[in-house]
Amino acid sequence: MGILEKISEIEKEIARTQKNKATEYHLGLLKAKLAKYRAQLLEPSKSAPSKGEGFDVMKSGDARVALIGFPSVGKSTFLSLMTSTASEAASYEFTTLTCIPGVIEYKGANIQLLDLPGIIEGAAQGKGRGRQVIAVARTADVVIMMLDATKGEVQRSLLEKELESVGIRLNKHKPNIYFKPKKGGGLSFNSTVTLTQCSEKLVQLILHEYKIFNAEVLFREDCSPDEFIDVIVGNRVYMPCLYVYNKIDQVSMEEVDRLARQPDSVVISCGMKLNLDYLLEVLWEYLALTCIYTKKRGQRPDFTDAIILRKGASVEHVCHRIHRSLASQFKYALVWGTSTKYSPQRVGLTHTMEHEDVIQIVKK
Ligand SMILES: Nc1nc2c(ncn2[C@@H]2O[C@H](COP(=O)(O)OP(=O)(O)OP(=O)(O)O)[C@@H](O)[C@H]2O)c(=O)[nH]1
Ligand SMILES: [K+]
Ligand SMILES: [Mg+2]
Repeated sequence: MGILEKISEIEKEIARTQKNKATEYHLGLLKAKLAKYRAQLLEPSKSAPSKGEGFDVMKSGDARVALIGFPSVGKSTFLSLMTSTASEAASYEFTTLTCIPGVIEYKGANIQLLDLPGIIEGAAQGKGRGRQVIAVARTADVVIMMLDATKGEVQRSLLEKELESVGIRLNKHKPNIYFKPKKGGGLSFNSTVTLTQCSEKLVQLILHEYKIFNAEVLFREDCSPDEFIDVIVGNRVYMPCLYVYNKIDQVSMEEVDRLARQPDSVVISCGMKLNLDYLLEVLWEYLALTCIYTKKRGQRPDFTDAIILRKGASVEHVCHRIHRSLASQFKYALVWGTSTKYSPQRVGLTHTMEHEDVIQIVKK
């Protein structure tokens, strides 16, 4: 039996197994098996060496956003509208066959927007350019899942499944589980909260499936077996995703209203240029970039030219942005803003900056 068949067998068995106390171990085991086979599927095949995995587009700018969606939902139309790059759009499917980068300039930041070929069900297993598209999606800071408002909810759940199956986790945080394989000593299992979905026995079963017999496991959150498997497997990508329903010019007001109320969703029409400004505002929040203003001694901060960094950036990151050698000449910095208790406060290189902080760097 090939891996695809094994996967489909297990999926069928999971689907027909009723979920209850008596079956929870069996289900947990099936899920562990499923994750294992999927991982094998993703390993580059020996017959076709890495050639053609992902599109070679240089990362540039302050953040990267990937446009994922079925064919003809309007991804290229969107790129052409939002950036100065033109990407061919047409009414037939698979118009776009490669990755086309554009740049959105917003609030002083350069956001790289990637137009990609449409993907379909089975993309993760290599249908169409699915694997390449997904490889690019993994490198993004935010995924925009573009959907056709006239097609209802089906596209969304199909694509979510495709991305899930290759280890991309949308709008989820990393499970708060401490996991450390050991050389010996068996399983040491603990939790700081009441667990309603996992037990020591289930955790042990799942670990055995991965041939792990000695480990330290600490649940700090009431996680599911799937989340625990994610922690064992390890190479998961946790990514914010914005669902963008395009072509709302084609559906009723009631439907527009319903779609707009879905979580993490924005409705737009590229054709009629509706709601695009609002989409940018929401995208900006999902990117969660940090803008830092610099100030020279005795002068006012320069609010016209922000340094744009990822969330969690430190003073050292700020230094590197200003000049290569600045960190080595650094004595201390004064920071005004929400990251400090006092304004200004003297801080070192490891201090974490927050959005809209002002910084003055003092050299040795
Ligand atoms: N009615 C309507 N049509 C739109 C809208 N946006 C795009 N279209 C049309 O939808 C069709 C497909 O647009 P594309 O931009 O080529 O779609 P795509 O997602 O890039 O398609 P592929 O590259 O084939 O995957 C084109 O005929 C567009 O003119 C919209 O807001 N409303
Ligand atoms: K198209
Ligand atoms: Mg296109």
